[in-house]
Amino acid sequence: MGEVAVLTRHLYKSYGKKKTKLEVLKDLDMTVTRGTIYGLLGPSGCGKTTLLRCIVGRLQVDSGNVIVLGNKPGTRGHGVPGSLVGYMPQEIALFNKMTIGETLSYFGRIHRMSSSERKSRTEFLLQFLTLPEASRLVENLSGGQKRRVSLAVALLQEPELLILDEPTVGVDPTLRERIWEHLLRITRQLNSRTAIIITTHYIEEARQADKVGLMRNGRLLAEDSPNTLMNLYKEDSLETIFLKLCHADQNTLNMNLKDENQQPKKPQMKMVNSTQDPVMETTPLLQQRSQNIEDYIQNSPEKCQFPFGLPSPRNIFTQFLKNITFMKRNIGFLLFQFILPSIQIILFCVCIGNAPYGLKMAIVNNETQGLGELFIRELDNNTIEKVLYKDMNAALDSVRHGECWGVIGIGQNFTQDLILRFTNISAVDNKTIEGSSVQLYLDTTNQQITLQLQETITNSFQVFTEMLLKTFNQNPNLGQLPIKFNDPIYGSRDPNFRNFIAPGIILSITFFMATGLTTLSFVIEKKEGLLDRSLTAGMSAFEILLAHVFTQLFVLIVQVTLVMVFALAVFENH
Ligand SMILES: Nc1ncnc2c1ncn2[C@@H]1O[C@H](COP(=O)(O)OP(=O)(O)OP(=O)(O)O)[C@@H](O)[C@H]1O
Repeated sequence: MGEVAVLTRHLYKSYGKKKTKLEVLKDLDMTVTRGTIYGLLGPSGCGKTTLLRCIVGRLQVDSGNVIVLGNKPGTRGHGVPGSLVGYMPQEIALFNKMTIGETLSYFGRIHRMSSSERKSRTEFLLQFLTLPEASRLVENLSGGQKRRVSLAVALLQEPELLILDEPTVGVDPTLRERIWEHLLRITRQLNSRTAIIITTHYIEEARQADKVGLMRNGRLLAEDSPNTLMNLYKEDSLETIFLKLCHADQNTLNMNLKDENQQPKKPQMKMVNSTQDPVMETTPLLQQRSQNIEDYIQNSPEKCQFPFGLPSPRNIFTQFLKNITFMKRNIGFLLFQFILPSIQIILFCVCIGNAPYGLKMAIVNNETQGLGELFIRELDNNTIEKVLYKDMNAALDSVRHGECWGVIGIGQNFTQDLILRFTNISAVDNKTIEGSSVQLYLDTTNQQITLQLQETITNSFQVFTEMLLKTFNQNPNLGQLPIKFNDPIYGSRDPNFRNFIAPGIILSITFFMATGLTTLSFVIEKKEGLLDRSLTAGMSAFEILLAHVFTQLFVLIVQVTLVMVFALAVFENH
């Protein structure tokens, strides 16, 4: 037997936990040799893709061993996932907004291929897979063409292990034959070390493989060369053999189920190969099983460029270029990204940032004549819209019904008490103080409006007292509070809500947009299988994240500049 490329032993993999746990791979043993094609056959849902994802290191196994190209997948510096493996997933998993050339270039860069290598491989693959010109956008290709581009990505760096999940679906028979010819050529080359694992629904297609693994319910029922299996089962079709094995497997399971009711027992259907009698399906498994798994670990990982797992600038740059290409091709979306924060800041300045005005206040003046009237006239007409009421109860009801923000009440003896308060301090009692005060009843549910009303009414009263003192030939400044507000150290004498809140609004709009867009991009890439493909090619999640940070930084600079122009120049926030 040749050198082992992929070896799995007692492999278990399940999805979910507890009640929803689904065991997909059960005690699976598989051996793929270098320089051969391995056809992995089985019905839909039997676990082929799960097995392939375990092999490329994209899924952690529950238990058991996987050795790929001499080491465990995911070992630092091993190259699996990475350039040693070319993986074509079942879904298209391509960037729709990139051209064929850009797609191959993107993956070529991740695989550290020089620009001339990338160019010559692209030319070869375009011709070999009869693809249209490199400048064609992936989104404008037919389904079959997209699958071929996906295959080209897997073949790009001529990897030592090629994993193709249903590469011939939707491909015409002529091209299917050429793909097989190419795969055979790769493995038949002198001293070829390339191993190919291919899954297909066309069972007879797999006759060309050097070895086939027939899989059912997460286990391999048989693993051998197609000819040997056909001789062994005396059948001339792999499909018939597979059906036979499925029936036998089902019978064994049914028998075990019956036995289980009497005494618990593990399923006994065992894998067969040419060394075994197909009728005696309970014969021992392949001899390699007994060999120590550590014997298969031959590759000491290559020296890493970044031994502590530091992100590679090259990968970040490659991902950054991809993001920029994506933005370039979605110019409408890009403009929307640039403009949206500016639109939001304009709306904020126009609708929210201004000081409240036109606030309805119920006014109840119980004086027929006097200073109360004068005070009401002094109230700022811009901020306060006066609604006159005769009765205090009706005024209070208007606030309760949400028609007014509050009530300003002037008592019957307001003028008399106020004059006494200013002119004969020693004669002032609490009743006089109460009578000379303007009564306020506010709806304080909106803090901003409450503060605004309090400030407006206090200022109006200040102006009113100054005027009163002037009338009595007194120094108007006597009416001021004995607190002097000097020039502020920071800010202005008249601070406003808009200036205070604007920086927070700008930051939160741009920050949330950047976070939202990065998340959206991750979700889309994950959903379309692109993230998985980039990770299998050797990119790390951290590198992808960093590239998004840099891309968003560029977007942020434009967004913040535009927002600043509107906030500072147009609306004069400081
Ligand atoms: N992420 C997942 N979470 C939960 N269940 C999953 C997940 N991925 C696959 N499965 C389930 O595991 C089982 C095996 O799926 P898998 O994709 O490996 O099958 P397959 O043999 O490749 O099928 P097909 O030939 O149709 O692609 C299926 O029942 C599937 O529903």
